[in-house]
Amino acid sequence: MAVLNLYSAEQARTIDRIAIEQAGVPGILLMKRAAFSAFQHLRAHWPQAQRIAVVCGVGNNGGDGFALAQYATLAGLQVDVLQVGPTHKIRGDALTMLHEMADLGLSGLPFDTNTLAEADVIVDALLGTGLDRPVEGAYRDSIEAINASGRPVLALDIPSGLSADTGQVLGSAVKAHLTTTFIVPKVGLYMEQGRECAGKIVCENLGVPLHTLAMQTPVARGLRWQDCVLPPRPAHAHKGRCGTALLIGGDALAGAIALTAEAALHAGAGLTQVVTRAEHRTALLCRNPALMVYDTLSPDRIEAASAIGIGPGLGQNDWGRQLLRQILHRDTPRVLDADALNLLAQTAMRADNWILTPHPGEAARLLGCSVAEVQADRIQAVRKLQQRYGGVIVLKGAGTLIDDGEHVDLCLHGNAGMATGGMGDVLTGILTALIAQGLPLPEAARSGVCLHAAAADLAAAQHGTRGLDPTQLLAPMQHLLN
Ligand SMILES: NC(=O)C1=CN([C@@H]2O[C@H](COP(=O)(O)OP(=O)(O)OC[C@H]3O[C@@H](n4cnc5c(N)ncnc54)[C@H](O)[C@@H]3O)[C@@H](O)[C@H]2O)[C@H](O)CC1
Ligand SMILES: [K+]
Repeated sequence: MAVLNLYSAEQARTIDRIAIEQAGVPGILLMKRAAFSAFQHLRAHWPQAQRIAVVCGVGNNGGDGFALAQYATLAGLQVDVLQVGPTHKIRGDALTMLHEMADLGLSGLPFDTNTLAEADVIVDALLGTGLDRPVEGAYRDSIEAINASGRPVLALDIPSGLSADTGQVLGSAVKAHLTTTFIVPKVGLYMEQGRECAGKIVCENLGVPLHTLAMQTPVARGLRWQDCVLPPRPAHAHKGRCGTALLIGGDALAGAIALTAEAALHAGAGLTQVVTRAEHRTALLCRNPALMVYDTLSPDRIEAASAIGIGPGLGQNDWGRQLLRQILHRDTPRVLDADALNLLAQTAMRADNWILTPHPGEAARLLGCSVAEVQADRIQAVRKLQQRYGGVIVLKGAGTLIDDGEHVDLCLHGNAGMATGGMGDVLTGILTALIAQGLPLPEAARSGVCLHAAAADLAAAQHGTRGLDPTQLLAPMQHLLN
């Protein structure tokens, strides 16, 4: 499975340092290579650009900007360097670049919005992996002016104001059209607000030896649908060979479990059985006659299931509680979602043969913390969930995370249209169906999450993200599966 290794800011700094100290690559050379590669991408992306504004901070990200200003000047562009932060704070390689820039007759001018308005492209060299607190004052004003300018933006390494580790915006962050990140891709670019702030992402290795990278274990692996595994489906398969997906839920309302069941059916389960309240049976059968719908859960029915998905519309009353208790004491692989997770949060249970699929609110209840704490560091949160509950954890959100106890994987597909009710119900059905067809839980989680999000991207391309209906994922999902 070809994956995109993603690293933390600290790991990027360590790799920088090792490359400089042990691999003998001078820091100034890394900075020049960073600037040169970024300038090449600027020319490729905006070939008509004649005038650029380079907004520089006082750290090495600013140093990248000073170096890029030189390449642009030598290439004949008109370059305005706008300096944010006191010049006396500029040190080391960045100071060397500032002096070299002066040799070309270029100097940093005080930040002003008029210069931004006249630029064909703005280069964001304010802050990179050194961001260590929310931006405020001149930094915040500059970021907001860059965003308000409406001009195309190229971000160096990280859009300024974005956390390289969590994808959270610290105060305010640049919204770039293109981000050239250096040496290694940072995980924050691919999750939460990072996906919106970074725009298109290109990574430039700067010639850092691969064995230097190998010394760091990536904090997450970026997953694409095309890298995921599918359950085997022999040509002579019959329904019995494709597993029985048993879905349980629908106390007060049947909509959620109906979506789950239809998704399981379209994701290739051989048989799709539903246990729900008696009053919902007719509605479910009318929705799709291929569904086998029951109002009781017998031990035989559990025994016959290849995989169980429980939670959508389950409710937290005696009916739902009893059904959950019945399946938790069996060893059929299962997916717990929605109210099943809320009920689980009230127990001290832990297991290996389950996939839990919390959204941030359910994760907060499972961890006994606030949603803000979950979202502040989602990788930390998914790890804690996996250590506490075992099995495989799917922490849903922008850049859904999957932790199987070995790796944390990050789904690279998905869009804002998925933040609507019912999308989670569809995912539960997909996961249950993939397990029923024989995928081990970790593979089912990775493939199911990527299939779900890639289908949502196809649906959004066709219908737009606003008002995306979960049932609009079913056809593109089948397309991806065949
Ligand atoms: N040789 C190398 O290390 C290379 C680094 N690259 C570039 O360098 C940056 C990382 O540089 P660093 O100096 O560590 O950090 P920053 O430039 O991001 O700025 C840190 C600077 O800013 C101050 N600061 C932090 N947060 C804030 C804030 N919210 N408001 C104001 N000021 C803030 C902090 O105190 C420091 O003084 C990396 O991203 C690359 O762009 C090269 O690309 C490769 C070689
Ligand atoms: K930046």
